[in-house]
Amino acid sequence: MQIEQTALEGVLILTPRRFGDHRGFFSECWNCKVMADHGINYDFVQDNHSLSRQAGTIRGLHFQAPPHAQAKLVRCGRGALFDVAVDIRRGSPTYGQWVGVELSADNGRQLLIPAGFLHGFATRLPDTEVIYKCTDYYAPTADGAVRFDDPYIGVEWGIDPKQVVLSDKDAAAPWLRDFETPFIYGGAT
Ligand SMILES: Cc1cn([C@H]2C[C@H](O)[C@@H](COP(=O)(O)OP(=O)(O)O[C@H]3O[C@@H](C)C(=O)[C@@H](O)[C@H]3O)O2)c(=O)[nH]c1=O
Repeated sequence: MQIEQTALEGVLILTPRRFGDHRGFFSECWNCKVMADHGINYDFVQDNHSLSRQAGTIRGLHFQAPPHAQAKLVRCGRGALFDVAVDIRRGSPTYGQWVGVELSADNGRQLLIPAGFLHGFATRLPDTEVIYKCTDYYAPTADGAVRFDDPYIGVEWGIDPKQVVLSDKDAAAPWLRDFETPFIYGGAT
């Protein structure tokens, strides 16, 4: 597994080794023991899979509040996406900053996003499938979202905002400044 640190501490790009042969390839996307040897410890309990029909679909920016906060390991099963993490831990030296990584079925990259970060993605190709592991179960009462085009955060999605496909929930999401973040830097999640 190739492990790369991004500009946000704890947000990592994990690229598994692919064993190719005449059939295609095999790769281990997550191995608790191997990752623990690198000091990376997460107990994933739920796997999610979404399909977005149109390129330019944005899902996000989402979080689950403590005590149901989720770390996520995100990868692409088909197509391609731009995956984004935003630090919303109050008191963090990188509060409000974001990183974005191109994940595709071809490049096999995965983005590891700790709790305390917003997560969202924009699909780059039609029929893009996103598969991700989470460290806590879905808890609708703890579900939260921030507008994808929040000017304070300023994610550069690489899409004309007028062309974006959004859920009704995401279209109605608040700006970051209009709610109190439930995460504290160094606090419990
Ligand atoms: C997230 C989630 C949704 N659902 C249901 C609720 C709803 O009826 C339907 C669609 O939910 P949403 O519109 O919230 O799905 P979506 O917009 O794809 O939400 C996801 O976006 C990405 C960016 C994330 O990081 C995820 O954690 C999650 O928030 O699926 C579950 O049953 N379990 C889950 O874990």
